[in-house]
Amino acid sequence: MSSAVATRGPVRVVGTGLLGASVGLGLATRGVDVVLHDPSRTALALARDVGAGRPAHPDDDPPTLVVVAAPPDVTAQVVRDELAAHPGAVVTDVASVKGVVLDELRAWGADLTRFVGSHPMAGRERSGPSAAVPDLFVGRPWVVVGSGESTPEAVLAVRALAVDLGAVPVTMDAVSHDAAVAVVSHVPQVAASLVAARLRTTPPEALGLAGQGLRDVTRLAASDPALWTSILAGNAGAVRDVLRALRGDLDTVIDALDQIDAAVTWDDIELGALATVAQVIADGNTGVARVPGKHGGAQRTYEVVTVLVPDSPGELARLLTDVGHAGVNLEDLQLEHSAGRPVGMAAISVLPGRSEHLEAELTARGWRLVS
Ligand SMILES: NC(=O)C1=CN([C@@H]2O[C@H](COP(=O)(O)OP(=O)(O)OC[C@H]3O[C@@H](n4cnc5c(N)ncnc54)[C@H](O)[C@@H]3O)[C@@H](O)[C@H]2O)C=CC1
Ligand SMILES: O=C(O)C(=O)Cc1ccc(O)cc1
Repeated sequence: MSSAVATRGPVRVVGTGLLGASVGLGLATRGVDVVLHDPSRTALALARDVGAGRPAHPDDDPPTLVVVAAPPDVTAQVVRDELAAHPGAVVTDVASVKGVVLDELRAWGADLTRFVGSHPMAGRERSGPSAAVPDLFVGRPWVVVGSGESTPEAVLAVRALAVDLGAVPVTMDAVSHDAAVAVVSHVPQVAASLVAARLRTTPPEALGLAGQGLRDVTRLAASDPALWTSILAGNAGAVRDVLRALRGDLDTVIDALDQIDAAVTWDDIELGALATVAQVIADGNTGVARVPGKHGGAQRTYEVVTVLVPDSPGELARLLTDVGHAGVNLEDLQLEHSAGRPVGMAAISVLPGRSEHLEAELTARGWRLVS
């Protein structure tokens, strides 16, 4: 099986949480020998148990590649120690921030010829090895950040790692990377956390009205506070710049709403206030249309068929079987539970032109559709 991949073992994974164990699992699944290390004995044993590799042993062959998957605030230290301990190995890290790691290594005089930073743009809200999945990186961008002194062989080894795990390598420098992730990953995390934090004191009856919109906007709010503090601290300047711009936008909306709120009738509303609000929503339309599809391609527009699903065992499976019988490919599926009601809603995305046929087939098989 290992002949299908370019990466040659042993690969040493240091930090066997979500990312490290997913890298290990992905490589081990493809037949690569993976050696694991983590200062937490629980994380190490769990990573071994999920099939991410085997614990390091003093008699092991030296690693060809070391993947550091520790929290950002210790990454530079760990990379420095791994470069020193394994003089024949290429060392990469997967931290979500790249500039601070490189700056620290440079300040310490580490051997940057064998170091190539990287950042797989894939993750989950859950941490730890038990959340690891071998296909976490499939179809996702994997940013490869040379140190400026990295040898071409070292860069190639890290690009090969990304490709072997099903990811798409993207070359960037550290500054551009940090500016990019500030806007596409780090500020969305802060925004999700801030919106979700408003819910701490929201009465249960109000929360009961929540729909998919709130879930979509707050999904990231379940992330690990310690990890994200380390990420945000490691990219503080770039994140602050985007947040400042966002604060300006927020002030614009607040001012417009202030004017609207102060008006007694619609005719009293100050000229331009409604247009300002409309522009905010329209600008959002423009922005969201620019987000590429899940696997990096152009965003596709799907038609959505929404079906009521009784909240009892086997009903969802029966629905999916019926979709299959209708001969329609399911492009995406979202489930929504209605609070306190024995019914859920399944929003089935299909290619344009297929929804009418699917609706007819599902209705004929007794399903209730939501129009
Ligand atoms: N969680 C995510 O969605 C993503 C995270 N990353 C990056 O991956 C790295 C790891 O994150 P996760 O796996 O999510 O965190 P995690 O909390 O699941 O795992 C981190 C692991 O590092 C270990 N560790 C702590 N100090 C260490 C040290 N000094 N030496 C070696 N290991 C040490 C911990 O014991 C733990 O097992 C972080 O740098 C993060 O920025 C990158 C892409 C996505
Ligand atoms: O779940 C998502 O949408 C993510 O964006 C996950 C993620 C979290 C941290 C990263 O550094 C990269 C990706």
